[in-house]
Amino acid sequence: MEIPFTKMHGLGNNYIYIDLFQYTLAEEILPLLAKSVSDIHTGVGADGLILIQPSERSEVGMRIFNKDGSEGNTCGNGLRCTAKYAYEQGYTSSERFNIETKANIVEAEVKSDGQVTINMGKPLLRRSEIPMMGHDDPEVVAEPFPINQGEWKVTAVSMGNPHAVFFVEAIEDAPVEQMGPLIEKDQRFPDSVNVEFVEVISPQELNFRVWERGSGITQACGTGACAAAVAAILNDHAELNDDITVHLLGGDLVIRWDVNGEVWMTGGAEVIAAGTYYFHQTQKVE
Ligand SMILES: N[C@H](CCC[C@H](N)C(=O)O)C(=O)O
Repeated sequence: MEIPFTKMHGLGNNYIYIDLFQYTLAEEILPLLAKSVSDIHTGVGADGLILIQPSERSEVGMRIFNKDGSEGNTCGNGLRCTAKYAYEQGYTSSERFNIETKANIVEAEVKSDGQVTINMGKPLLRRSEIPMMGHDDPEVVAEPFPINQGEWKVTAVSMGNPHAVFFVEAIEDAPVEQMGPLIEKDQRFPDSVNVEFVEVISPQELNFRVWERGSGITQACGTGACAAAVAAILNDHAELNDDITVHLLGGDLVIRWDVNGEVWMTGGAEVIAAGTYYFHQTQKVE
């Protein structure tokens, strides 16, 4: 199969985008296609696959598949790239429009300076909405999380996808590679989980690292940065309705959890390349 694609990134979190306004893909090949095209050795190389597609409920739809072929519900960096691409392709009537994901419908604004703002909607904070096992408080804020003999405290936030946020003294000491995969697959998270480590610099500034569900360490995670800002406010490290700059490996995002309870994310979105992917369904994938 010869599949036209565009490779884009948001703060280094890069995906292979396929435009289903122009092309058709069979549903059953998507997980294997995601693994295949993401492979750095035998594919194009990316953190996963994103489909930009028509939607009945908004002007544009987006689906995201992680590097391991698992389908995510939403993707913050992916939403900014999808918004910019759809606007530039003329799929939308103005620079402000809605994007439907598996999780929800969000509002996008492509700004004249090239930045993109997404209203990510309200975070889900009830244990059952994360989802996370346990019978304690209905929400998970600084809850003891024993793992690997360490005494950790977790704050769990869903942005339509699950996040486990841990605060650390110094981001350079965050055990991302050691703890990330353990927590990702911990049985307390029945749908698995994205894992974030956050150092509070000030109420307006966070340092951030992530182990993503289905993709491992990435340069950035937009929904994760939103979850980190929400967790910082829930733990009294930051304020509602304040711009919080989150420093990720790939750059900065500005997050605001406003007085209406909605989370706004602003950041970049860049095209890296465009081309044709020669997909062989029997391709060896690591
Ligand atoms: N790994 C995530 C999807 C990608 C999210 C991330 N890349 C972002 O920018 O939000 C999940 O399975 O929920």
